Amino acid sequence: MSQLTVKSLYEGRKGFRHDDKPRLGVLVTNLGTPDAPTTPALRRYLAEFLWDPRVVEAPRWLWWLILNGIVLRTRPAKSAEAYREVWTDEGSPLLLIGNKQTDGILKRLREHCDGPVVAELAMRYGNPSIASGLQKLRDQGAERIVVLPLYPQYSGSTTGSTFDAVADELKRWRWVPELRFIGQYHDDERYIDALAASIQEHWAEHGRGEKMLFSFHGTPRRYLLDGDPYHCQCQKTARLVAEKLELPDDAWQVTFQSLFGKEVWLQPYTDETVEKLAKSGLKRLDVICPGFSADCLETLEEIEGENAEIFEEHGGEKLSYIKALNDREDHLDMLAGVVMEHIQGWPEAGGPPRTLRDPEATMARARKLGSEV
Ligand SMILES: C=CC1=C(C)c2cc3[nH]c(cc4nc(cc5[nH]c(cc1n2)c(C)c5CCC(=O)O)C(CCC(=O)O)=C4C)c(C)c3C=C
Ligand SMILES: [Fe+2]
Ligand SMILES: [Fe+2]
Repeated sequence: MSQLTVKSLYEGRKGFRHDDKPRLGVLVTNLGTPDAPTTPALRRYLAEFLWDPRVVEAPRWLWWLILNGIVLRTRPAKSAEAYREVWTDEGSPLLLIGNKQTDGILKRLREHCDGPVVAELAMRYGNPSIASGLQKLRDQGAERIVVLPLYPQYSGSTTGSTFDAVADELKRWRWVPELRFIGQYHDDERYIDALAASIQEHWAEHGRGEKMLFSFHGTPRRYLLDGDPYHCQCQKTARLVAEKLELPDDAWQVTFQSLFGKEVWLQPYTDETVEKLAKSGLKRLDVICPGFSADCLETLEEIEGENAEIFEEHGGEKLSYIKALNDREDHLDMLAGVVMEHIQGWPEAGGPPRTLRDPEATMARARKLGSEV
């Protein structure tokens, strides 16, 4: 077929570009945020978020009645008020930080990858949506896509739900891209090092508290009993950081925040622990939230705002909140590193696949296993 015929045949064709080298696309995702700190925007956002069966695991008909009859009538106004406390002139902190994180990850990948790389930020709920992020990657020619949910600890309610949204979009595509999905990085040494470094820098600037709380977002306890690894991964992150900083056992504790509804959630609860510690005579308390890769409502309003007030109301002097890793260099280096490791074997990673990097060692291992390689 002549070039001319092929060209006219392709006119109006949707989807991947064929005029360039294939590209690696990175979809950086986080939970999401409302479009504005107003009651109608919160109603829209919460209606999408709380209708996700991964978030609220309850019989659909019953939850539909509760959600529409009670929650969406009362919660949006209350949440909007809380969001107004953290909203900036440029918008929601989670979204602003997410954009900086995506730019930083892309910059690093462009330095390290062979071949073109593109990246988009997407939110599981609200905007920019996961569907639009994937479409933007496709329109820029990404034939291989790696999804990086910015949740260090895996939970079905967050990471699992992100996978659902990716699959919901891709099942409508004719040509499904090659895909890698990053499930967690809760015990990655570089993540632990970045957390430890951020704590040490905080101490150098603000002084050291008598105790450190590692406060993670909660989930219903039922999810743990049904096999969700989230609770164990939170414990491991905190233990590794405590070990790195050589914190004595009585100088740190794991707690869970941001309860929702009437069910029992993962315990101990952050607010109750903060109150108890203040009442016990503790004066200076440090709190870090390692499960939040970016500062947001749940850290700024709930920990730095509400919990600091609880601490001071009950006799404490200072609750010192240690910021999320946000766009710290070591955080972005670590996230780009995690992506690089997940794309081993893809052309953009450069070099042969990891198992073939040292063919002799591979052969030796195979011989030891008695294989006939
Ligand atoms: C209803 C149940 C909820 C589960 C389960 C849940 C799990 C969960 N969430 C995060 C991270 C974030 N949650 C944020 C806000 C938020 N979370 C819930 C409810 C559940 N979360 C609600 C209703 C809200 C909205 C605010 C409110 O009305 O209180 C945020 C902040 C977003 C922002 O815009 O700043 C984050 C981040 C994790 C990690 C998690 C489970 C492990
Ligand atoms: Fe949440
Ligand atoms: Fe909250």
